[in-house]
This record gives sequence, C-alpha cells and structure tokens, in this order.
Amino acid sequence: MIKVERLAGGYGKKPIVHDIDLEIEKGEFFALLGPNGSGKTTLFKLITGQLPILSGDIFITGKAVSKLTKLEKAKKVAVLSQEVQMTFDYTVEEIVSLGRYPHQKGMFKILTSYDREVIDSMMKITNVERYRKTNFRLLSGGEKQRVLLAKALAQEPEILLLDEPTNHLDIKHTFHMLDLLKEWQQTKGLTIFAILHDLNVASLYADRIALLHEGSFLEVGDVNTLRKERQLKKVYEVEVRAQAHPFVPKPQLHLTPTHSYEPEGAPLAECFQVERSEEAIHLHFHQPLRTLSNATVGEGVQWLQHFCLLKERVHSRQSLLEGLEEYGIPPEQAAAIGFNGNLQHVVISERSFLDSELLVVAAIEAADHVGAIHLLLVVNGHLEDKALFDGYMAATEAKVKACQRFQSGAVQSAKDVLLVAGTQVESHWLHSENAMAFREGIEQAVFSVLEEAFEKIGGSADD
Ligand SMILES: Nc1ncnc2c1ncn2[C@@H]1O[C@H](COP(=O)(O)OP(=O)(O)OP(=O)(O)O)[C@@H](O)[C@H]1O
Repeated sequence: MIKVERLAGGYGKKPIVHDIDLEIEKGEFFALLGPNGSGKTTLFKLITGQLPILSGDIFITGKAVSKLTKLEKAKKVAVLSQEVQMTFDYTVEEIVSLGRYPHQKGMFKILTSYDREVIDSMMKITNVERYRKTNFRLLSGGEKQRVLLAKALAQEPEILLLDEPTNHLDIKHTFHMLDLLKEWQQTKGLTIFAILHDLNVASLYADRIALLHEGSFLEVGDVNTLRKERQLKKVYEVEVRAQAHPFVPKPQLHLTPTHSYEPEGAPLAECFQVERSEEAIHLHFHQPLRTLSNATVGEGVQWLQHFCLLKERVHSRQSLLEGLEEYGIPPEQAAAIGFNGNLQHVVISERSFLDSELLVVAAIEAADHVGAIHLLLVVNGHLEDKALFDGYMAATEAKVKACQRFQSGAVQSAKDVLLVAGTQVESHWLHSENAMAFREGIEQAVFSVLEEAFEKIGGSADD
C-alpha cells in the first residue's frame, strides 16, 4: 500500500532522514516512533509530498507519489498533520465538508445527499456534532483535532496519515479516537500510518512500529520491539522497564525518574505499627512495600502499606472492602484477608535474615480440620520481582512441610493466602548472588513460625 525505497530527504541539500526502506500493507496500523528531532515529521512530510525527495522513491497503491495528481492522491490518502491553523473563518460543518471535495463531481461541486450523510456521520462519531455551526477558530485544541479527524474520515480514504493525532486530546478522546481508527482499520481495511509519541499507546494500537533514530530506522518490527529496554534507553536516554499489560498481550513501559523512590532505611520494628483486637489485626507500614500476593484484596504485584486480617469476612471481596472502610483503611493501599479462626493465636515474629530482618505473620484457622493457613512475609531489603517469587516458593515449601508435620491429614486449603513483601530499602546483599541462602532462610523462618502457630492452636506433631 505504501512502499518507501532508499529514501533520503530534508529541508536543504543535506538529508535529515536517509536510508529509509519501508513497506506498509493494506489494512495495517503502522506507528512511527522516535525522540524529538529524530526526523519523524520530516519523513511524514516526504510521504505526504509536502517536502521534495532528495533520493529514493515513495509508492502509494503501486504508483510513484510524484506521478499522482492532487485529486488522485486526495481520493486515496487523507492527512491529519500537526498544523491546525485555518486561515479562513469556517464553521465546523464547512471544514468537515471539505473532506468530501475529492469525491464531488461536476463544475459546481454540489454536495449530494450521500456526501451530507457522510459529513453528519463523521461529525457524530468524532463527537463534534454539537459544534456544527461553531467557528473552528473558537474551539479548543482537542476539539479542533477531532474536527480535522472528521474531515479526514469524510474523505473516505484508503490510507490515513496522522502526525501525532492524539496531541491535545484527553485520555477519553485519545482512546475514543484510536478505537475508532482501529475499528475502521479492521472493518474497512483502512491503512494507517501514524506518528505517535506515547509508546504505550503505540503498543496497544499499532500492528508494527518503526523506531527512528538520528534520521534512520533503528528497528522495524511488531510491538514486542518495545520490550528491548536497552535499545529504548539508547534512543530516548531514559530508564524504561517493559512490563506485561494485565489484560492484553502487549508490553507497557514504565519510566523511572532520576530521583526515583528511595525509602528511608530503619530497623524493621520501627517500620510498622500493629493494632490487634479480637476482630482484626492491622499492620500499618510507614512506607509502601512492594508486594506479591493472592490476597482477596490487594492481589498481584502491588505497592501496599496496610495488611489486615479481618475476622470472619471470609467469603467475599465486598465484605472485606466494607471491613477496611469500617477501620478507616484505604483499600487501594491495603491487602485484606478474611480469617475464620482465633486472632489471638496469630503469631507475629521478627527474625534476623541474611544481614537484615524478616517479619513473619502466621495465621492458622484450625488444627484438626482443613482450615486456611495465611502467611505474610516482609523482608527489610530490596526485592526484585524474581526475589518476590523465590520468597513465595520458599514459603510454600515450608508450609507444606509444616502441614505434613503438625497437621494430621491436612491438605492445603484453597483459601490460603500468602503475601511476600520487601521494604525496598537498599540492602547490602543482592538476591541474585544469594538466591539459595535467601530461599533457605525464608523456608526455615516460615517453618519455625508455623511450628509456634500450630502449638498455639493446640496442634501436635504427627509422629
Ligand atoms: N523547516 C525546517 N528547516 C530546516 N530544518 C528543519 C526544519 N524542520 C525541522 N528541521 C530539523 O530537522 C530535524 C528533524 O526534525 P523533525 O521535525 O522531523 O523531528 P521530529 O522527530 O518530528 O521531532 P518532534 O518529535 O520534536 O516533532 C531537526 O533537527 C530539526 O531541527
């Protein structure tokens, strides 16, 4: 659909973009990415014909772009560029009507009823219908952007070229616009070439991306290219971390500012307060912990400050949320676990661990039947995700061993909750170099705290 061969071009004799080879298929959503000044707009203008080519070729639907007449081009290609200034006082409706111009026939170019239908429909789907009679110049930046999209879509193009189309748009309209484009791509086979600044948006919507660096492509590929953290760091000169999106198989990037989070170090005992009653145990940490858990509230990988065992609020997330509200604990910063046993028997134990400390909380519902066993572990140190998972495995192994030894005939309950957390304070030991000691330390500590907890509820050793 769009083919670019050995392209070079710019504003003077020295090319700004060079060695550009690209092929975009019909019905593809292609995103052009790159830092400021890398040449995105220059390449865009070469493709739209706003800048002359120094060398190489551009083909649109098989025909060299230089050979297409203005009208031929306008029937196939719609352009939404960054320059949104209009010199004349047009109303919104008049601007959108301009999109029909390439399709109008006859000397007087009168709008047909079909043209009017298209214009109305495009104003409707871009949510600018209510400004129909308003002067374009009186609109906000985001509203203008939507009107220009309506004009571009009214052209009913085969190819849509967009230079930062979500510029000025708020989150709702960004997603609305991109959802709309995606729908047209999928239902009408629209080919989209868009300059995007937001890498996460590009990851969610584009089929393929090109990374432009100092005027040439560093890489062209699918969105998994965005998982290459080192490459992104080289291009954008910022620390990025690629993580999985929770619902779609696309990477999402987390940027780490130079002044990133550095929690203040303190002995573990000074990091939190405990409130105990017959109805609840609440551990309140002064700084957020990085946590991994299967708790009913606070599940997955999170940053949390409140850890609560709530009496007999076992079965529903809703009742746990209500419980947190009763105690004035913000649920978005809390892990909450329903507990159907005696809260006085819950063991909270601090131990030395590697060159740091470990807090273990063991809550056992019952010794003589299958009751849940909940464990909460906090390491006073920095835990990467791998360490959180290692901690999870070690604690699970310890729990299985403790159950076999102290709880006759027990199997693990589906209600068991395990939470592993790190204070993320800089530690002298590195998990990567001490993985075995880390796992053994957790296993021993959890086993011994569980032993104490079983004793409290009156369980006896199996042998
Ligand atoms: N009209 C111009 N005349 C001469 N040089 C220009 C002109 N416009 C841009 N340039 C130069 O071309 C280079 C690439 O600019 P371009 O606008 O293509 O970058 P970009 O990747 O689109 O940047 P941004 O993300 O900031 O929009 C820059 O060094 C810029 O200074």
